[in-house]
Amino acid sequence: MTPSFSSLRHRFFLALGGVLCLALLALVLVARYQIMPILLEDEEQYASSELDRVERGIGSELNHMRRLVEDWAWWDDTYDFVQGKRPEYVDSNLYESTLETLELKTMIFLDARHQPRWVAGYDDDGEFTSCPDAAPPCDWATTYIDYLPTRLASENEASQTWLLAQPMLAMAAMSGIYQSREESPSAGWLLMVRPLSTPWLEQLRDTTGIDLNLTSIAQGGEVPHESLERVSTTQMAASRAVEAMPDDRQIRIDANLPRQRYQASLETFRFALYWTSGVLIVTLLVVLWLLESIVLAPIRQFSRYTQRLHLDTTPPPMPASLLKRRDEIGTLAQEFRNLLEHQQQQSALLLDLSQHDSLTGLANRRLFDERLEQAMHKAQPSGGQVSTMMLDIDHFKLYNDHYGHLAGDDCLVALAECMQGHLGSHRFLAARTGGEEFSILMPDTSLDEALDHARRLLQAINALALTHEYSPTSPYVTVSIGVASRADNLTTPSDIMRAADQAMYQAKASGRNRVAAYQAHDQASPIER
Ligand SMILES: Nc1nc2c(ncn2[C@@H]2O[C@H](COP(=O)(O)OP(=O)(O)OP(=O)(O)O)[C@@H](O)[C@H]2O)c(=O)[nH]1
Repeated sequence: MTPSFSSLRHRFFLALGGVLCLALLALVLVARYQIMPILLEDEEQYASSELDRVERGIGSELNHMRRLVEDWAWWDDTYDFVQGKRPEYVDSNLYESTLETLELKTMIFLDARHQPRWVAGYDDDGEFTSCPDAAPPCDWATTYIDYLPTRLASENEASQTWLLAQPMLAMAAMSGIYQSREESPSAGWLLMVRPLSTPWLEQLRDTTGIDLNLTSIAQGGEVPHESLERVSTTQMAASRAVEAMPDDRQIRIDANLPRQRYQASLETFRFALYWTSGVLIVTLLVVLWLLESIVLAPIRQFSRYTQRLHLDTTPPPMPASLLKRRDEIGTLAQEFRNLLEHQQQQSALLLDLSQHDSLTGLANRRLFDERLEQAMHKAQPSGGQVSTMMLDIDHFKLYNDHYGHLAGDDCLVALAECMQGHLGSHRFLAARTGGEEFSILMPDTSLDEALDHARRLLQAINALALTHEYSPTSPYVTVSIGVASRADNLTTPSDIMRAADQAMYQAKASGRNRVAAYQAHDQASPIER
């Protein structure tokens, strides 16, 4: 029996299980080192594009500011005002509701020499002040005026915008003041500042749809230009620093972004992974099943059959399911069956040769002794009857000498056929137990019955009338027969055969061509012919 752990089924199961584990491990590694980085990179690009949208929203607001400041700066009244010609300009235009309507913190007019011509706006306490220069109560305006030389030096355009990180988060727009109808040199500069107020921020959140915040930070700090922190599986915090004035500060955009896109991709990927794993497992199970049903089960059946050959005395028939197959296993089964049949035939032939005399076809001594042993053994407990005959050809040497050995063989065959003809039908076993000596086993036969059979056999041999003109006994071939039966003093096979032998020699001694029976406590007694 093949140990289960080293059976083909077990080994295939282990091998395919190993392949499955390796495949699943490969899937996990691909997911971990190939797919996940792509998903995270995609998420970073998404965050960056969302910050771009916020920047574009701020840029759009700066463009509005640019148009507003140009609208005012390219107005002839403003042109005249900065040149000191229209004193009523202040009362007509620069009152509090104008700044309120335009959502401005301040409007600062400069002349061509960059000197303040007029300042209107809210101070740090939120009080509206309007002055011809940046002296108190409008000294709060110096902070904004101080930014201007830098902007004027770095930009050559007629108008420009920028973000302010100090003293408050704000948008600033500045334009040169020109005549509206004809080209003229700039008469001065107009600066407008609009705070990035809470309502404005709310509006930006609404238009972009992004939960964002703006803060002023010091430039060159530890905060990188752009960063992304994954706060939870559903939220991430993206931030980007954008340029602002003064130069040592920046405005940081903080956006709380949902991770839906990543979650959806992850879900899709997991779905594909589970399906791939499932298909892989099912495929391997199907392969195992096919292997089991097509190869392993028939091989196991074949193996069980060969094992039964050793156990059963009569070989069982080869399973028909194996013989019916048209594949290699079927061929193997058919060839094995043919080989087995051939081997059985050879064994039967060898057995026959080992148990029979090749000349006469009668049983040989070996088979005779075996059957005698069985018969004696069977008769032993019940005291059953067993008789034997020993038969020897009279003067056979003379026969051989005169007729030749081949004729002697023919004589032996003729006598064997005669014995078989007369005794074979009685379940008796006739054997050639010596050169010209024969023995007959007669189970369940008494001495009298045996003597009767011997007598009739003797007559039958005489009736053959095989010429033996050199025999001193008769002109024909004759035999002497000794008969013995199982008795109290004849209990073993050798006992009974020794007794039959003695009776046969008694028959010879008494003149040959006769039957003699072995008598206990007496020598064998001759029986008349
Ligand atoms: N042709 C032939 N002769 C055999 C065979 N086996 C034994 N013999 C011969 O049988 C003869 C037996 O002779 P003996 O034992 O001297 O006995 P006998 O001549 O038969 O004389 P008694 O037995 O005393 O009657 C021998 O000549 C053997 O050669 C055989 O297979 N074929």
